[in-house]
Amino acid sequence: MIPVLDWQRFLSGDAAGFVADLGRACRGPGFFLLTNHAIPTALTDGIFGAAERFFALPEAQKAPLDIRRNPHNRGWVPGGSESLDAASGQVDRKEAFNVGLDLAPDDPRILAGEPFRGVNLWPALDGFDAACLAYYDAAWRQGTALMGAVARDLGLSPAHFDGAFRAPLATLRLLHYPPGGGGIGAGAHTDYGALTLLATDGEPGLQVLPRGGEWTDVPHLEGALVVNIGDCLMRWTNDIYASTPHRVRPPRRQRRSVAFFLDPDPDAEIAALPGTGAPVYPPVTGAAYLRSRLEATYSEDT
Ligand SMILES: O=C(O)CCC(=O)C(=O)O
Ligand SMILES: [Fe+2]
Repeated sequence: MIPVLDWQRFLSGDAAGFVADLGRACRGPGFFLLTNHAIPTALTDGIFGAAERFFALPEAQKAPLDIRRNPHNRGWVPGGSESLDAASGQVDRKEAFNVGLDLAPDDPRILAGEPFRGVNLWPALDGFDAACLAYYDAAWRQGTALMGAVARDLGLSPAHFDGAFRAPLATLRLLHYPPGGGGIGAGAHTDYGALTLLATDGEPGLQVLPRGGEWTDVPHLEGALVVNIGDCLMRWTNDIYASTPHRVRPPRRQRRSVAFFLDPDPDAEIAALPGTGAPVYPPVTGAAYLRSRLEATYSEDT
């Protein structure tokens, strides 16, 4: 029920076949597994190694990085501090760490006070920042390449989205789910961005709720990415693509995952794409859209 798509098929000769399968996946379950993708195994190993070291740090070393004191959506998300499904009354048991587009402290966009533009926060761990940024760049490249395939599926020029992901509000999020216990690892939610690229360690827990269906486990395929459509791309496609609710059950053993949320540039215009019919939503910028979604997520406890 979750289709498997082979990225090499897109690159080597059968792009049209890949795009047709991609279009079906994006309109149907809104989730697919991507095999033979372009994120090198060494970078994936590196990011999981970095996550291992970060989550093992004593709380006193993580506390100064608390995301609740950061206006740019970066830093440490302590376990029990977020509730992706606030209506359920349950807080998420996951712990996380967010990295954004890496900018120098004197970057004009930071100096101008542009929304979400800020420096990344780093723990005192050798090589941690390099592992995060190398993975970030590779995931960004894979994500924008997928947007080229999305453009083809929608009958647009393959370069249609190129101008919308030049300096994106994309977030890399390391995730740690402690074993056992009750409650929820991550409450039911949809993602906010265009695409999410997720690497997991094989420990089960992630489930999706397809339209008119039941909660279903997402299978693990070694080396494959779990890719899903976010709300921003659903809106951009005038609801042709599906942004599907998902959640993470508390795992039996410790579970780690690495999510890359590809949100567009702050000034990208999210307006019904050509050929998608009468607009369901008014146009909005990438920054305004992300702000509205993050405010809704965090308003419950602030
Ligand atoms: O950890 C996972 O498997 C999924 C996490 C997720 O859905 C999210 O952080 O948005
Ligand atoms: Fe998610």
